[in-house]
Amino acid sequence: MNTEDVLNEFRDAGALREGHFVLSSGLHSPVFLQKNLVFMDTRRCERLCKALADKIVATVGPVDVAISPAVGGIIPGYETARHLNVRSLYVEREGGEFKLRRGFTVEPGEKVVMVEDIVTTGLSSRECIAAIQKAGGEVVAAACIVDRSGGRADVAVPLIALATLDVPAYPADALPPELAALPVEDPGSRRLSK
Ligand SMILES: O=P(O)(O)OC[C@H]1O[C@H](OP(=O)(O)OP(=O)(O)O)[C@H](O)[C@@H]1O
Ligand SMILES: O=C(O)c1cc(=O)[nH]c(=O)[nH]1
Ligand SMILES: [Mg+2]
Repeated sequence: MNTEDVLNEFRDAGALREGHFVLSSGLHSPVFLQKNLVFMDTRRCERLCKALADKIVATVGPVDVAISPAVGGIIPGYETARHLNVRSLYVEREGGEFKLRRGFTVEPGEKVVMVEDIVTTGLSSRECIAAIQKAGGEVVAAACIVDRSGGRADVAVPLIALATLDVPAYPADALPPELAALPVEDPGSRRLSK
């Protein structure tokens, strides 16, 4: 499955949104990939995650466990783990910091693939990887359905992306006027209060 095939899945799901969005990183963008509309279709999710699992194995060989950052990473993480035939765990924010909770554990030296939905700056991926390493896992690769950084996001381990896009994103104080004129949406979970 190549980038165009992945984009078509997002288009068919109505998940390729245009407007004015504030992203998890605080950057603003005229495009938002509403991945939940993709993952809600179990067959679509299966097609994408099977392709990602195949690409992970082809790139780094077998792994022991897949771990994702909540909330967006949970469904693709689970489905990718199913095709890898490994455990599916997730980290979630406790006091703002990603942690393994709910009885999830990683054995020392276990090979972990960190599975994300979307990578923009790689910040959430780096935070998730740090939490896994703190718990004792060896992160052999990161994987995502879409890397929208044009391949520039650095997560300090190999990043295996099913699709790579180069989507503009701007700091809040450097918005193009046509973007600044639109009302802003904040669709992610990072700034949700408990
Ligand atoms: O590469 P980054 O700049 O970190 O951006 C990508 C992250 O943003 C979204 O998560 P978000 O924090 O919006 O919450 P969600 O997982 O609940 O959608 C997405 O799920 C990625 O985790
Ligand atoms: O950077 C983000 O927060 C982000 C971008 C995007 O296109 N989709 C998403 O779910 N999050
Ligand atoms: Mg997320």
